[in-house]
Amino acid sequence: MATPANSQAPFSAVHVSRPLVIANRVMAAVHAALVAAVIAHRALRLLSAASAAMALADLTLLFLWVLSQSGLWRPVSRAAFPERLLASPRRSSLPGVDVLVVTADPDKEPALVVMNTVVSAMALDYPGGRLSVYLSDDAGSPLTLLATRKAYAFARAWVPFCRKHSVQCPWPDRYFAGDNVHDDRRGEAAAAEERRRIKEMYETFKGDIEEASRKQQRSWTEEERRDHDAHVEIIAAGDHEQQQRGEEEDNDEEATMPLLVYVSREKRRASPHHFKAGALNVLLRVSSLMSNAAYALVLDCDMSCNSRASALEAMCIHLDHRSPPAPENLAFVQFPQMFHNLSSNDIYTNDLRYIFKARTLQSIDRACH
Ligand SMILES: O=c1ccn([C@@H]2O[C@H](COP(=O)(O)OP(=O)(O)O[C@H]3O[C@H](CO)[C@@H](O)[C@H](O)[C@H]3O)[C@@H](O)[C@H]2O)c(=O)[nH]1
Ligand SMILES: [Mn+2]
Repeated sequence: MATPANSQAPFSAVHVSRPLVIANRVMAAVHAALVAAVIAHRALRLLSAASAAMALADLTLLFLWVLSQSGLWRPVSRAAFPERLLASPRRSSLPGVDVLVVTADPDKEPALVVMNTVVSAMALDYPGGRLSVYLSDDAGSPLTLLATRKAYAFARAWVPFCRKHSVQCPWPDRYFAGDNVHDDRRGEAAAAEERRRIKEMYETFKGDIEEASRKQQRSWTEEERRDHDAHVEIIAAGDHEQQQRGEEEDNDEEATMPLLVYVSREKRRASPHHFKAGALNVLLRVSSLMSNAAYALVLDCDMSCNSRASALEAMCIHLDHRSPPAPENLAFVQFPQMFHNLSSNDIYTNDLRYIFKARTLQSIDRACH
């Protein structure tokens, strides 16, 4: 039962650190004064070509420095409180979420990677009846369809396991690699036994997909990839309908599996298909006829969810009754991507050490799921 105190409490909070604001702005002022001195020095010597080149270089650095101040001028930290949302009356009217996953090429995008993304989205901490996952396969590959069916079978064990043990990282490959300290529950004997069993299922699932990939390489042609009919399949459709009925009867959200739909749009050599945008258009059309959720989460095929809390945390911000986000307070943010499969010898700092380790971008840390 929601207590009055709980239903009053905001679902999210924004904190501005005053000392950090002052320190950053003093630093910015000192830096700006020094840069102004350098620019003035260059301006006085602009007569020689060499100094003009140096002035241009300094102006470029100045521009980059000004851009870098955007995250430092008013550093904020955000917190979301899903437990408050779940304890409030809004729990019963959570909006639906449609996860749209796009894949295009089973050679460059291995089926196992794509299925990890699909399964991780299905295991998000969100009521199963209000979460749907749609996979667009632009290649129309039988391998991806087969892998999707197998992914659903694995998810039938994986999703309840994540719910029961409050797993934080729902991305199976990463979870079983054991590099997520929050999910290290090896101390609990019963959980460890179950974990071992699910890991075995994952290994079987992985083996099946790898074997199917090897066979597929012999039978699948480039022509079929570019020219094929449409195919839409609700994976385990009967299963889902049965669950929906059960849900209406006992409202047992915990036991409900998310909907999983495979979509391969029609492709013809002569017609432009508009790549990812075209695929998303078709997914929006198909999903609007099925779950028609108010929110859509778009994932490239290799963008697995690494936090089960992300969907509910996002809802905390969207549904906050104290500060409902007015359209002018919402923004589209292109957040730097975080990679998990880089070589430790990478010399190009593709793991973006400067952004994620040296200077933590506090103001948009919530975007980093
Ligand atoms: O005809 C196509 C081509 C691509 N895709 C999918 O679109 C996604 C992105 O394409 P990709 O070639 O992987 O682009 P990247 O350069 O790796 O990704 C970056 O650049 C993309 C194109 O701007 C953005 O969509 C991504 O969000 C961004 O991560 C992938 O899942 C593809 O499978 C399709 O579904 N159909
Ligand atoms: Mn990509």
